[in-house]
Amino acid sequence: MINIVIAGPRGNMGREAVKMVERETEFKLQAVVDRRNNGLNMKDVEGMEELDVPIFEDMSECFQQVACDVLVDLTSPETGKKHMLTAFDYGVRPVVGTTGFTDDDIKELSEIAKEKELGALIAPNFAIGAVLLMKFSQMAAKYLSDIEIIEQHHDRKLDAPSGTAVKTAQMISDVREPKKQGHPDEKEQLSGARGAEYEGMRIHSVRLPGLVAHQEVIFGGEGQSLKLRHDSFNRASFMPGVKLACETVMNLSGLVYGLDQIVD
Ligand SMILES: NC(=O)C1=CN([C@@H]2O[C@H](COP(=O)(O)OP(=O)(O)OC[C@H]3O[C@@H](n4cnc5c(N)ncnc54)[C@H](O)[C@@H]3O)[C@@H](O)[C@H]2O)C=CC1
Ligand SMILES: O=C(O)C1=N[C@H](C(=O)O)C[C@H](O)C1
Repeated sequence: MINIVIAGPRGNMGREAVKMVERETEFKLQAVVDRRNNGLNMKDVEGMEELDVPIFEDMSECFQQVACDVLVDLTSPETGKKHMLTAFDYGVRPVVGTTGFTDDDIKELSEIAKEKELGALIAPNFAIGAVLLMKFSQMAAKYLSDIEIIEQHHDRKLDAPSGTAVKTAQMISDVREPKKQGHPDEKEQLSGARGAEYEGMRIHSVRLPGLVAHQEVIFGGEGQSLKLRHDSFNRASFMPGVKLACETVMNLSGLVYGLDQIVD
């Protein structure tokens, strides 16, 4: 039995994660950490009446009072990092879907996890299809090195570009030399028209109501184009990956960044 605490239980992802953990017999949801309702039970919260799970606003207090093996964090970048540090202090293994971490954050958190010999996992995207899209993009980039990434999300999203787009660009840059794309003399008539730049690749972020999470990676070559695309139509699409991460983190020592490291 893996004892789990979920941070951000009223969010889009948190709600789905609560359902998944409740459904899986190998998991036990011990508590949730929320921004409000401290001391209440989820039974007392509208729409969550079937759950007998305590709510804490303070993560340290939560870990002092309930047994926890894995913290699932689905909040915001600043909060996610604080929660990870607290989890490390209590010997709890974090599984983090929250996006917006900087390279420095990941480096710092990796060092702490290594020093404490504690498993930790940060996954910018838990959807298996999106992980495959990243892997296929890395494969294609060896042969077609002119690349533009177009990510599309709902308009409640805080970070841009998405964690998935950044991770995709990082994975591609492992096999691709940095190079400037487009015309050497190109000029933006409107600032931002060519999108963000990552080692010469371009990343474009679309935010519209009605969207969930979508990404296209376009490769251009002489007389040809390759388009790889993934769509998450709902948040349930992320849950098999969250489940896999909770199982896997129990056997890790140190921090793994990206589900691509454990899906082969
Ligand atoms: N890795 C993945 O596959 C996915 C990652 N995400 C990421 O997960 C995060 C959450 O996304 P959504 O659920 O769509 O956002 P959301 O805004 O619906 O939910 C975030 C929740 O976190 C809560 N929260 C914020 N600060 C908190 C604190 N200090 N303590 C406890 N709870 C706190 C908020 O009250 C809110 O309920 C974002 O960073 C998003 O980019 C989203 C979808 C998939
Ligand atoms: O905020 C979201 O919704 C998502 N965030 C993650 C990201 O930034 O890549 C994963 C997925 O795209 C949904």
